[in-house]
Amino acid sequence: MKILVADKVSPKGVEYLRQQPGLSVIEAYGSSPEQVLELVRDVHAIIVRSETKITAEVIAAAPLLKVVGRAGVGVDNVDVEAATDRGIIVMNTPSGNTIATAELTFTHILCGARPVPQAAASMREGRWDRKNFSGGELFRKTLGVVGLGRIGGEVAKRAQAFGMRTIAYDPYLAPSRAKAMQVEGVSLDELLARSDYITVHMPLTEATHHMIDEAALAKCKRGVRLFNCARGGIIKEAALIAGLQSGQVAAAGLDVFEDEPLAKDSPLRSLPGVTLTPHLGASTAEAQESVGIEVAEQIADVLQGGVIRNAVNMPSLDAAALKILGPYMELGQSLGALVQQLGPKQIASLNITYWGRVVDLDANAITRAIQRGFLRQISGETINYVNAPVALKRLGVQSKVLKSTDEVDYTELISVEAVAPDGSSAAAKGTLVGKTGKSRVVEINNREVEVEAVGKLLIIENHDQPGMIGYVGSLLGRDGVNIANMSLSRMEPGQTALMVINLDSEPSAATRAELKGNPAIKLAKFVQI
Ligand SMILES: NC(=O)c1ccc[n+]([C@@H]2O[C@H](COP(=O)([O-])OP(=O)(O)OC[C@H]3O[C@@H](n4cnc5c(N)ncnc54)[C@H](O)[C@@H]3O)[C@@H](O)[C@H]2O)c1
Ligand SMILES: O=C(O)[C@H](O)COP(=O)(O)O
Repeated sequence: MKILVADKVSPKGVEYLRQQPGLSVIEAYGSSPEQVLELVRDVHAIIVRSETKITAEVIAAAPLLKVVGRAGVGVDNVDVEAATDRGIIVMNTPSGNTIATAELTFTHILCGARPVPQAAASMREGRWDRKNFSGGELFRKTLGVVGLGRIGGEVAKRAQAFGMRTIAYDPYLAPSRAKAMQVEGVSLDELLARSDYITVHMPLTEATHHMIDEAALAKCKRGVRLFNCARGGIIKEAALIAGLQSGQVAAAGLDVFEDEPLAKDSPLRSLPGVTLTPHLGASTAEAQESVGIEVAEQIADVLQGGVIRNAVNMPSLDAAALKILGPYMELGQSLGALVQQLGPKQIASLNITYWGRVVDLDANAITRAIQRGFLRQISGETINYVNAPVALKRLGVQSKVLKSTDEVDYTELISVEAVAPDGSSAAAKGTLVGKTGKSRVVEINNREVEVEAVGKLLIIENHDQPGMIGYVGSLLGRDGVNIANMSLSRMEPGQTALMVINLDSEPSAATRAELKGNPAIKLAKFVQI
């Protein structure tokens, strides 16, 4: 299998891939978009940093592509939606460059307090100027961290060591996490009003784009100092330039820009009080070695059928998580496949409920396994854990997932229900049994059963009358179909009964037609799970 290394990563990572049996590597740095389209035609994996753009067009030109690996954090140069649609895993290496970027951010903060780059430049020019380069102290100043994730947290720690007060705005962070970092969680408006220094550390999203604009700057103290080593566009450049020109902003330190490379004539290049670096956050020997080796190992694992780590478009499962979740995923896939074959063809919603021990697990992977099982007959082999949720959405099917704390008869129970637009439905419940966690179907359409949730099943709803079991048994026998296990269920004698039979082989079309033609049989469905 072929791996394209499209941006320069650590040679140690490339060497690791070359040593893997069955994997070959092409290194092609600085290619034009047209060259990239050519290069990806027969590759199974692509490794990038932030330079090469993996657009929908590139993805469409790569029919064999299984995985895109980003040696770094931000995946905004990858069209994750287009990759997800095709079932392609997109993975990053989220923590390898955290320290490098936190340290660069802090370097910018220090340069925002003391004009070291400007003073150093004047020394190069042969001057000795002690008047124009005085600064301020970080001690007892307030640093506002917007986005208290990996990098934001490390920056806050360093600021505390300098005696700064640290406050943060991060709407997704549990207050206990901020408290553990001794950072005061505040609203964005409060952060803007109280901070002497503001540093942003979030991804660029619709919500964060131009988050620091003219209106936000107007809420800041006069002489605020701003830093962005996250993504260009979080701070609106036009507003920052105006703020620097008016004196509302005293200093700024930027590593990232709305358009990279930054235009040669950008006013940011010449404004005093501004320190710029050309997207160097992750550019340390240590960070590059770490992300280069990590991405190589992750890619090799995926291509060799191993665990998927750090995928941004599906839950990542390491070996330990897979050991726990694997049996539930198998059960979920079977229940999904069973309900799809049993129920209405067109459905409006797929409802999943978890009870018991399974409620405490990260159910995301189990949910995807159910969705994948459900779609297997509809979409075939192109469905995987990555694209199952979007494929369901595209079919107009709503996915509802509920974790219930109600008491049930089982230590763990999963229910899958497919509901048609007219309200008709099919449902199955399953659990795990024994030490090895074997999948069992314990309920079909609200009737208790007990069958193995694997292989070939014949599901029959019939009028509860004498001779039905014998009739079905001898019909299958005449067809040469062996019965492995049978489960019977009925509500009231003489009403409708349910037979679920594990078969060793598939009944012939003639046998199925005969079953369906029997007036005592309401439903006869052969299901493969
Ligand atoms: N300059 C560089 O070379 C460089 C290097 C590494 C990372 N980065 C960038 O730095 C940023 C942070 O990386 P990280 O590893 O710390 O990521 P992270 O995921 O650990 O942290 C991001 C934090 O932002 C928070 N957040 C998300 N939306 C928010 C919003 N609307 N308002 C406030 N907070 C919000 C999240 O809750 C999270 O805590 C990313 O954009 C990444 O691409 C840049
Ligand atoms: O998101 C990241 O990891 C940084 O922006 C680093 O980008 P780079 O790998 O191109 O230096």
